[in-house]
Amino acid sequence: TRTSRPQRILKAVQRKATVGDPQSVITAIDHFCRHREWAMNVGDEKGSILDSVVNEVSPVTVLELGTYCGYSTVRIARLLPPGACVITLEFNPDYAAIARQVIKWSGLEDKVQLVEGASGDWIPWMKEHFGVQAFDLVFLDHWKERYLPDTKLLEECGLIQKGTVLLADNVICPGTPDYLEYVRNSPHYNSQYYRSHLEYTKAEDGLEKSVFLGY
Ligand SMILES: O=C(NC/C=C/[C@H]1O[C@@H](n2cnc(C(F)(F)F)c2)[C@H](O)[C@@H]1O)c1cc([N+](=O)[O-])cc(O)c1O
Ligand SMILES: [Mg+2]
Repeated sequence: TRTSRPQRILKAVQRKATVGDPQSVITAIDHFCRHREWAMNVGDEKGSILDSVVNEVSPVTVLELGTYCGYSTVRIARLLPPGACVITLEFNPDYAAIARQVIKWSGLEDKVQLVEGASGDWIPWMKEHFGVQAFDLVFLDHWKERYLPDTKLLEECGLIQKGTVLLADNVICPGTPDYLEYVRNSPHYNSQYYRSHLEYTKAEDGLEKSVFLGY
């Protein structure tokens, strides 16, 4: 049977990127998705905004919801100092297997903990299992209807504390209306919208950055 899109993305990385060079992995995926086959990576334009937020927060522990092929995992991990790490959650085992190889090709496996499973199953165990006190940065890029329930679950589990930054992809396209309404109207968050474009297209999309202010 035909290869999957993630498998074709991995092939593009193995053909065009240099082992141990995260930027070449990012460039290879962006080139493939812009010129060969669109895929739901955060992309280069929104990716630059992601980079600037990571650099501003200088996080020690990052949670990424939605690994897919590992493109944003590599973007985040390449900016982390020694001792910092990103825990990335992926539900689909086939996507996870591809992402592991992309992350390995970039040479960043020591900064990444890829966890397979559902957010509802894993978030309650994060403290105990990974020794996480609270996340400094959470990048939401998984199923759009899960952004709000998972944010509330992270709050309930004490994984979001004063100063934690939530950065959400696709708040316009495909859109996350209930999440947006929540973080923009809650007195516990200070939110701002970074206007951009849907990856590899001219359609509008953007990232919403929300800083938790404490209770
Ligand atoms: O649907 C989109 N993204 C959904 C992304 C979903 C990805 O998140 C994983 N996941 C599910 N639960 C978890 C966790 F973490 F909870 F366990 C992780 C899924 O298996 C999938 O790999 C999307 C769509 C468009 N678009 O233009 O249609 C553009 C985009 O940038 C997008 O992100
Ligand atoms: Mg996305």
